[in-house]
Amino acid sequence: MTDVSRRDAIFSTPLDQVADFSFDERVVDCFPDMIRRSVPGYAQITSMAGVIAARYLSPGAHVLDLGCSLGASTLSICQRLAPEAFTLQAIDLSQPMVEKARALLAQQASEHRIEVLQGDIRNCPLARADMIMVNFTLQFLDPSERDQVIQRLYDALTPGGVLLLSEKILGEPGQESLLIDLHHDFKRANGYSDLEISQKRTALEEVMIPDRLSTHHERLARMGFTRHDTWFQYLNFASMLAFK
Ligand SMILES: C[S@@+](CC[C@H](N)C(=O)[O-])C[C@H]1O[C@@H](n2cnc3c(N)ncnc32)[C@H](O)[C@@H]1O
Ligand SMILES: O=C(O)C(=O)C[C@]1(C(=O)O)C=C[C@@H](O)C=C1
Repeated sequence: MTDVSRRDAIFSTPLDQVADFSFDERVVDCFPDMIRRSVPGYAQITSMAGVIAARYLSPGAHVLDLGCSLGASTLSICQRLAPEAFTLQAIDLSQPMVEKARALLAQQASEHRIEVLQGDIRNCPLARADMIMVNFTLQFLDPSERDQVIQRLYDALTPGGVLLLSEKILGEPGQESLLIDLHHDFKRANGYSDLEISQKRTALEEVMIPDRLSTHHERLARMGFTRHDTWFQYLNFASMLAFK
């Protein structure tokens, strides 16, 4: 995304009380910088979205980008597929995110048939889709709601349709602290201070509870996906492909 984003300094000064993390205007303003410096493999995963779409979609396909934020995954598909090849709906819960995504995609993918909608993936209407992307979004739902959402996505997919699911993950037993420590080193290497890392961790504690990769695969199997593979992992961030 070529948007010049403000540098993320949200947690850089000591806060009396750290509020729960939310995708409000302040986060939207610095989001590209925040996610690039926080999520190992973010650029690789989003750029592969277009490559994956080019492999699996046929002309006339419909795509859903759920929890689209500023539309990085959507834009990746627009860079790989011609405007007449597909239609796409990008959906996000955060109104400021939706407004900025609309403006950016109107600038950067004006020829493509994209609709950006505000909605909650737990209950918004989902059109029949040949590809669904849920990148770093399921992790923000209560763990008890995740089965039902993956079931909705399975139901919305056409036979043979593909789900691209990317998540922060909890390491398997015995591996948890290694991945967390290295992720904090990754953030430090990208210019975040110990204060920023620790205050953001507190802000995310109640609102982002990662599952193990094995839990994701068990859920995908339980909801009926015939094939599901991890195609990417970088520290405690992973991306899966699942086929109906
Ligand atoms: C880490 S960001 C996703 C990044 C994005 N997919 C990308 O690749 O750039 C998580 C997004 O999920 C959205 N979100 C959280 N809960 C949601 C829900 N229940 N329904 C729809 N969107 C949700 C947030 O507003 C936020 O924009
Ligand atoms: O796990 C963390 O510490 C993160 O900062 C991760 C994460 C994410 O995975 O979405 C959390 C919130 C922001 O959207 C950017 C990155």
